[in-house]
Amino acid sequence: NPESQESSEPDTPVTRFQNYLRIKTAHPNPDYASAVSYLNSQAQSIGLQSRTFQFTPNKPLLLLTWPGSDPTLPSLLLNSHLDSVPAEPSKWAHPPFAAHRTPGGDIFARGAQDDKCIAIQYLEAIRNLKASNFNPIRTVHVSYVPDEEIGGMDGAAKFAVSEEFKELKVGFVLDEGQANPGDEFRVFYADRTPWNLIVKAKGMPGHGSRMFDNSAMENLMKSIELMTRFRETQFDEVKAGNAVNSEVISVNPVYLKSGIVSGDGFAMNMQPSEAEAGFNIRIPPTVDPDLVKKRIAEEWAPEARNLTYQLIENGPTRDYMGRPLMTPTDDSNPWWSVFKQAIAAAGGKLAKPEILASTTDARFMRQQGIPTLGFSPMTNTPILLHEHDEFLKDTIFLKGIKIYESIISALSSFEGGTQ
Ligand code: MET
Ligand SMILES: [Zn+2]
Ligand SMILES: [Zn+2]
Repeated sequence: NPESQESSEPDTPVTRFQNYLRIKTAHPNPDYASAVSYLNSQAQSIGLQSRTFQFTPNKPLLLLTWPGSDPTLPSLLLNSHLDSVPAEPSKWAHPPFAAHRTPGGDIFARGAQDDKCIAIQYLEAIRNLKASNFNPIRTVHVSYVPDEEIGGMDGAAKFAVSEEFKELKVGFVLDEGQANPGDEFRVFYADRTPWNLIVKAKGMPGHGSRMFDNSAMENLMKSIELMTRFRETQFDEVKAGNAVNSEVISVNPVYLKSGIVSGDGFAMNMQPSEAEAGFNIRIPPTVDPDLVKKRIAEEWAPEARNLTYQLIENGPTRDYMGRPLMTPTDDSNPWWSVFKQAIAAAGGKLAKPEILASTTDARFMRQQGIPTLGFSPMTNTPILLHEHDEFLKDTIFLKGIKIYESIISALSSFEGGTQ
């Protein structure tokens, strides 16, 4: 009956994308079980092998496999993360977990760009290649990993060092990238390493009216002043056009904590004996991380000013040979030229390879010495990851599937130079 036909939702690449977007995988309580179960149902309809790992309890990692005809060749891994950052629904034009599509084709959802688009595009590209009777020579793996947005330590970090991973003999990885408002596809050969720095100050407490040296607040504010000055030197390089954002060290304060709580507020006539500040630091691979550590110890949080600090390094800055985590984008990397040609073959233009300003799970793969590129095929799209009103246009999403068809068929069928 035509009426029920109209009311039942069609099953298309776009509606499958919308259904995936509707699964609430935002922190702090990502519904990994539903996401994995949905992706598994898709894998089944395509005819992919499936395994679920629990490197950490209740944090599943889904691995789908399309076996190639020559399993002795290194395989191709397509990675995306299952989780998303939180969203504040009241600040969105459309609810962040409804995946509403406007008449113009914009699909609004948390995760539309970061990075649920590529999760479904990988599958749709493989579905189309299978339907056209394409057979890969190299094995193609697709991984869906938990916890990327909170550092990846219970997800990709454990996966990358596992026996299970070793057995995959991964030769090349594609992971998420970023949108481009212009019409070229961006590609990333490195990430910045994320550090969290917590600086704690102690000092003499005292009456709010007194002037004295070495209060906790004064000691902390001196650090903030020095870090702010350093931040300016870095930002000035960007403003002067000598570097882009991702090529300098960013140091941004993210919280301040002090004061003596009294009732609903603070005791305004007391100078506290403790004060604390948190900083998000991102280090480009071109910088020696030890120099930053020295600066922290000697300048930003020296004991002499009654300061202590805790530096949390979220992952590696170097591979096992001590080299910075950068994937070559030249002839020394045989995968690079195949990737580049595949984009061109699909009618796409590739931008100059960049360092990513933020951070992805790619760093764990690069640490293993595996060439890894960050790539999300979104051209003519504003950069909205982690922002309100994150969206992706349906036509851009569909074009991305074609791009991946070209990439996956090219990378899985070239035989040279990677033994
Ligand atoms: N992707 C997230 C970011 O760049 C988490 C990276 S690990 C702290 O902020
Ligand atoms: Zn992401
Ligand atoms: Zn993100």
